[in-house]
Amino acid sequence: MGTILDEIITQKKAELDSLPSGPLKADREPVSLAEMIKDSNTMAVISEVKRASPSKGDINQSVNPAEQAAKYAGGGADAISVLTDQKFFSGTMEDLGQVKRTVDVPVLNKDFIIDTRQIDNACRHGADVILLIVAALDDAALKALCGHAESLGLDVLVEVHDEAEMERALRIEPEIIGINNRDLKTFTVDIANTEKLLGKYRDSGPLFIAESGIRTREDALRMQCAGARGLLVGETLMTADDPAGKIEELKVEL
Ligand SMILES: O=P(O)(O)OC[C@@H](O)[C@@H](O)c1c[nH]c2ccccc12
Repeated sequence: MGTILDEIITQKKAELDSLPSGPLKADREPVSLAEMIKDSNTMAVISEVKRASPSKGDINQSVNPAEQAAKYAGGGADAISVLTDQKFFSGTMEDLGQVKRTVDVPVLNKDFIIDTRQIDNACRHGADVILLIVAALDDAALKALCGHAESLGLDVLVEVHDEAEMERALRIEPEIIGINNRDLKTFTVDIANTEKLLGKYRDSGPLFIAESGIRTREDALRMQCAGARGLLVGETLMTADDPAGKIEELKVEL
């Protein structure tokens, strides 16, 4: 039986040939997420625009990405993540472009990247940071895609879920590693996953971001105690009555 990740990757492969090509905006200067995290004396809250997901179905289909991003920035979001996968998450690359035109903080293109053409397209739409999911890539592809993004001046968030993936990620010496608390195979979410992995790896070099399942200040404090320097928060902010207030609640001091 194929997993949802296999299904998404198959779809991504089918879309590759129809990706637009054209010049990369050579004059633009991407904003660095790593620098932002290093300079901050609070947990960095990377706030996500996500309309729907395979695990939750519809989350907030009617959202206006630019308005939502402006609310996030107003609450002190350190970066905005925009889910651009269309088929499974109801996002678009235009969402990313709109958000980039609205905020000054780094913008992360959250998608399932398996090819350099997707990175070029992210760059064209104004991404400052891309996501590379270790579970979706072999070692050679992970290294090559990371190098390609860096050659364009983009930061890379390398996502892992377990120890084997952490070992593979550390071999390419990334600046930022995201630990996903959601198992992409079973959709189980448990923030103890970050605590478990950072129990072993917190001093291994990279800046660590705890991803998924963060709801309360207590969760944020747990992640901070574990050694995370930031949080990636989607659903909690997409369904909050006051997203800016929620971000303030989650931005605990380091
Ligand atoms: O909505 P949550 O539980 O706060 O999760 C946000 C983010 O971590 C999640 O959207 C995510 C983490 N890694 C991903 C990879 C692909 C798509 C989505 C994701």
